Amino acid sequence: MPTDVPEDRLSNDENATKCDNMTLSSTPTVRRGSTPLPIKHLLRREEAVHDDCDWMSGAAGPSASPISFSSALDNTSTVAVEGRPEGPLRIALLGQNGVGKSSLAIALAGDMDRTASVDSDGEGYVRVVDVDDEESTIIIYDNWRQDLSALQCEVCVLVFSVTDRRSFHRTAQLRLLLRETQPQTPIILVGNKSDLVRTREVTSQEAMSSAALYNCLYLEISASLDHRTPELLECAVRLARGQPPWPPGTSAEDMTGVGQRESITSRAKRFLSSLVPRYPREREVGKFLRQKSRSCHDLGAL
Ligand SMILES: Nc1nc2c(ncn2[C@@H]2O[C@H](COP(=O)(O)OP(=O)(O)OP(=O)(O)O)[C@@H](O)[C@H]2O)c(=O)[nH]1
Repeated sequence: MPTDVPEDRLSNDENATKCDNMTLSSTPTVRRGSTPLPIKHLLRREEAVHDDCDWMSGAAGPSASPISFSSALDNTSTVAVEGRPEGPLRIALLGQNGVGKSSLAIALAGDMDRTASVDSDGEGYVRVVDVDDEESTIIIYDNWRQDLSALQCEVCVLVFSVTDRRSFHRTAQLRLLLRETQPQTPIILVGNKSDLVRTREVTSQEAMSSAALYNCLYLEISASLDHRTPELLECAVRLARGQPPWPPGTSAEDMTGVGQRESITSRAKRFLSSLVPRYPREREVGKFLRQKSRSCHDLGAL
C-alpha cells in the first residue's frame, strides 16, 4: 500500500496517474537459487498491514465457487491492440502491496527455481513462451512505482487478493487511471490467493461483475500453488499479441462453461440425494445419528 503518496492526493488531477504502490526494480539483478528474495518482500508487509484505504469498503458476500472467466466478456472487447506488436510482449503486474505480484511474477516467469533473467534494463523477467504453437518473448514487470502514464506495456494485469477487500478496490482505482492514460491497453483483473478459502473477502461474482463493468477479463488464481497461472500467462500472451484471450477455436462461453458445467458441490449433492431414496433405512439411521450426536457429553446416546 502506498505510504509515500497519501490516498487523498490520488483524486488530485496532477497526481491522478501517480500510483505509489508500484515499484520499478532499479537493480538489474538476476535471481539465482541462492539469492534471497528482494528486500522489498520483507519490508512491505508492514505497509500492507497499515494500508488505510477504506474509501470503498463494504461487506463481503458469501464466497462463491471460483469461476475463472468473466462470462460478460465478449471475444473482441479486450482485444484493443491492433495488429501484432513488434519486439517482446510486455506484461505489467499492478496492484496493492502484499497481494502477491512478486509471487505471481515468479510463477509466470517460470522462476520457481530462481533462474529467470531480467531484461537489458533490469526491469523485469524475460521469458520465451510457446502459446498456441507460436513462440513469443515476454517481459514481466513485477511492479511499477513511476507515473502510470509512463507505463508502456501490451497488457496490464491488475492483481488483488481475494482475502483483502481494500486491494480489490485498489484495482478499481487503477483501472480508472489506466483507462484515462492508456485506454487501448488490455487489462486482466486477477484475484489471487484463491487457496485461502476461509479468509476470502471478495466473492467471485462481484469480481466478475466488476470486470464486466470495465469489459476486462477476470481470472482467479493462486500464485503460491501455481493454480491457473499457466492459463493467465496464455491469456496475457494472446491479448498482448492482439488476439482474443481464448484458445483458438473457443469462445467466452466455452471458457466460462455457462450452462454446461456443474460445481463439484452440486454434483456431490445430486449424487447423494440420488442415493438416499434408494436406501431409506440408511437415511433414517443418518437422521438418528445426527439428532443424537448433537450432545457431545452424552456419548451413551450413540
Ligand atoms: N496463500 C497464498 N499466499 C500468497 C499467494 N501469493 C502470494 N502470497 C503470499 O503473500 C505475501 C505477499 O506476496 P508478494 O508476492 O510479496 O506480494 P507483492 O504484491 O509483490 O507485495 P509487494 O512486493 O509488497 O508489492 C507473501 O507472503 C506470499 O507468500 C497465494 O496465492 N496464496
